[in-house]
Amino acid sequence: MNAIAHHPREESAERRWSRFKPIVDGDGYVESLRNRGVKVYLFGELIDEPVDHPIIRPSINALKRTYDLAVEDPELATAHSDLIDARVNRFLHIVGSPQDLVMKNRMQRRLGQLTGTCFQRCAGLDTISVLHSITYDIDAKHGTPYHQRYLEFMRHAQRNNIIIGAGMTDPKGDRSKRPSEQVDPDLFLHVTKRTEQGIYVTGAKAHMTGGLNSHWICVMPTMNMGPNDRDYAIVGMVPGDAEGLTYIYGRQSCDTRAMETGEIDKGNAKFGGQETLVVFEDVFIPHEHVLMDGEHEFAQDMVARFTSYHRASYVCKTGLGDVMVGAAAAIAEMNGADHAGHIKDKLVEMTHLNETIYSSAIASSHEAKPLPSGIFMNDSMLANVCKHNVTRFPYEISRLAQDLAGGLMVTLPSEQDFDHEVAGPMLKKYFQGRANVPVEHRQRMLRLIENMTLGRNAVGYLTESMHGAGSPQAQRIQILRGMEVERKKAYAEDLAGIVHEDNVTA
Ligand SMILES: Cc1cc2nc3c(=O)[nH]c(=O)nc-3n(C[C@H](O)[C@H](O)[C@H](O)COP(=O)(O)OP(=O)(O)OC[C@H]3O[C@@H](n4cnc5c(N)ncnc54)[C@H](O)[C@@H]3O)c2cc1C
Repeated sequence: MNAIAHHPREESAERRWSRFKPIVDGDGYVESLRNRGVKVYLFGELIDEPVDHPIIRPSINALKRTYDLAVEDPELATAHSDLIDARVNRFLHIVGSPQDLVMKNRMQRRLGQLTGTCFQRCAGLDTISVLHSITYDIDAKHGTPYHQRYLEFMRHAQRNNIIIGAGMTDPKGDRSKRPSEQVDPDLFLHVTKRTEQGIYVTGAKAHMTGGLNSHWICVMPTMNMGPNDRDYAIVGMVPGDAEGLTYIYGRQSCDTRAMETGEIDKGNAKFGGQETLVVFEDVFIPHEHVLMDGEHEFAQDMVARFTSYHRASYVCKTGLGDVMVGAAAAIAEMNGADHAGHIKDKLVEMTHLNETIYSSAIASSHEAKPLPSGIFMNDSMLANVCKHNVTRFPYEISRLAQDLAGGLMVTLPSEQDFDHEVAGPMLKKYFQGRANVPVEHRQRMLRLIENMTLGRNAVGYLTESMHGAGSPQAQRIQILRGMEVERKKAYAEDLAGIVHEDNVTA
């Protein structure tokens, strides 16, 4: 049984921070997750220590890589923070320039190449950027103290080098109804009680990437809110081990392969993603960690700014795309088909699609503009184009990788059969490709492609690309809003020599 460490529910902000000590590297990060006593269910059981669970550990390894990269390549993965006058992990850096955004994109691509999965830290990074400007704007209108609270939170966050998860998506119940119209009010996270010390919230956050692997969760509205939704217009910071939180771990395709002996059939034995349903039962948030409480008119702007940052963050998928291109080229070589013109052409097509995603993201960052709070936001139209490309191109890249892999990708027998005294020699004889390539290399490459297109990491490469940061229609709505069709009609009419009667002067 899990030894649940009970923190008092009404814990103060100061006491919450006192549980942390600065994390220096990846090993320190893994240690920081131990003995937290979080309540997590997986396969109908309460898990004793998530850090050591074979299904959970690869997702922790992916986040560990973000810490190790900061040590290995500080230019890429750290930045100077004026807030604490020190270098901080780039995932905790508040973007101060277009160049910061460009560097963020480069780091995201690099981490995609290194892990081949979702490394779970981008939504939190984009949340802290949004909160800088939103808290500033709310204070300017209402005279609230949110911005100073935010800056104080960020000082602690940067000094302790922690991970913040983004809890934006509510379960949402009936999609045709607003939060306050749902039959069950808990289908959107909301305030249940307000006291002198803080607020209590109940509800859930769905699909939370790296939820369990985060030290803090930021809860925030998932959509625009009306005057009746005031109790749902909430932003607050909650420690991942707060009293009243329950995590229920999301299954991933082929996840139980992580429980098998052997390594090859896992495809990517080291790294994986993670999504959890996080249930909040009267979870307390002290005022110091409340950054919006009822200012419903800012919810829409907050979501729009978050998606602007976050839709360009899907540039990370180009790192995974690089792995896919590499895997497809490698398997074609192992199969002895790499000389064929159509194979080269398919690799060119995959690369073209991948770089198209990259170009929209990086252009969005270069085109960033300052906000009143003093930080920069990337171009929203180009970010939406980037994410919309991401909802499609990884599927086509995967299709082409599967084309080059051949059918063996889905009919390959198990690693145990390869090790068997009778079946093993048969498999090694009949699955030999190019003569100088060990059969095991072919096996491993096929399993990697399977992993990324059908297995655990297809969550990160495909379905997250579809729905993460909003389903495709959400981008089309933003593109519609920003496409300025009247201005474009005027260009066309001008060249066509069309003069409208009401514009003709006598
Ligand atoms: C792998 C993964 C990781 C994620 N990580 C995070 C995370 O870290 N943090 C977080 O907050 N969220 C996260 N998300 C959630 C993500 O933002 C949502 O999945 C996305 O917003 C879509 O919401 P939904 O899944 O509830 O789908 P739905 O809202 O049910 O959408 C399904 C379909 O219905 C359509 N639809 C929905 N509502 C309407 C409507 N009112 N009218 C017309 N059509 C409608 C949509 O366009 C879509 O086609 C993640 C999602 C995935 C898949």
